[in-house]
Amino acid sequence: MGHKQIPVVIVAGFLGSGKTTLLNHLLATSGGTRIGVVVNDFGSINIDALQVAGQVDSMISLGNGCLCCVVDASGMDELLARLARPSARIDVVVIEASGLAEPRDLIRMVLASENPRLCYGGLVEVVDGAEFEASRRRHPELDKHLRYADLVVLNKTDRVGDEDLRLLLKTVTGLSKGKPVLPTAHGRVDPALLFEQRPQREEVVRQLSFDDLDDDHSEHAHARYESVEFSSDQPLNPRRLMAFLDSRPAGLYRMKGFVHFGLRGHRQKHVLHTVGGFLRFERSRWEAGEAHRTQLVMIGAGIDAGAVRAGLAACVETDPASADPQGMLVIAPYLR
Ligand SMILES: Nc1nc2c(ncn2[C@@H]2O[C@H](COP(=O)(O)OP(=O)(O)OP(=O)(O)O)[C@@H](O)[C@H]2O)c(=O)[nH]1
Repeated sequence: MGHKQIPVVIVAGFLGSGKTTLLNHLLATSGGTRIGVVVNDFGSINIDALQVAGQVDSMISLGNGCLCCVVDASGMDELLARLARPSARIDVVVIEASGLAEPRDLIRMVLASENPRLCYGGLVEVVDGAEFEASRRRHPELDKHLRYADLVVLNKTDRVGDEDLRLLLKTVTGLSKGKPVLPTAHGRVDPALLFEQRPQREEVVRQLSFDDLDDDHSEHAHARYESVEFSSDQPLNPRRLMAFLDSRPAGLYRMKGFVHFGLRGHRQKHVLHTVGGFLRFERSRWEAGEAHRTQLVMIGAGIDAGAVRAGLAACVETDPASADPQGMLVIAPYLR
């Protein structure tokens, strides 16, 4: 029997650009292809892993820091070896990096793998079409990330006007030095593009050698970011939560997680996402046996963690029995 290597595809992109959405799309549309995933989240509650679980053939979840710093090359090799063990019959491994990871370091770790069953499958860089220009002003290093990409997914095109999209495509194509740029919405990318279009190993090594491959983690975006977690078994009051969200500090770029309102008619799990100024709730279902509780991760630069936690603690419903279901009306405009 021939020896078939398992490609390891890295999906990177700044906070909230749509990596988990893309991964879920791949998992839902990959047909018979068995996908093993490594899901890395910056916060200590791995919301991404919770959103991917249940759909995937094999998953390793790593929270509390960026993969580029929490594991070294041998740690990465161990993770990949666990996913690539023959009994798992995995066809492809997808690493979803945290939104603050340095893709170059991840590429280097995968290339350093000595596992003969694996090969590097390329870097897919997800770009948030709506936030990219603002994000790259704050993080000029995002421009460089595009250079390492083998495929750029220009996501959230539904939030960008035609003229802006045209300009954005020009900028992104220029920065990625001619790599394919795929405009899309909700990460709807044909899986065949990711699993078949993989570069030669030598080609990537050559690209990387142009750059100074130092190990200085202080230059990574996450060196300036911190995450704050909040959880509560008590329901949250929707009006107070909306007031908190309306006045969230500017440095708090990303919030994600699940909210438990527990009000009559609104007992579902509410998935919350904020990305920059974007705010969205989605109704979902609690799994059988899953505790109905709020779990949120906030990621930002220069935020006052104590004040953020206190602000959320003040949203906890003090009298759930007499809480007013009409309070959910303030959530409705943001509900998908
Ligand atoms: N309008 C719109 N929203 C999108 C699109 N893609 C993703 N989203 C939403 O953007 C938010 C963030 O998406 P995620 O897929 O969680 O982003 P992520 O890159 O995994 O986030 P981090 O892991 O925190 O960096 C969610 O509310 C998604 O539903 C899109 O193409 N259009």
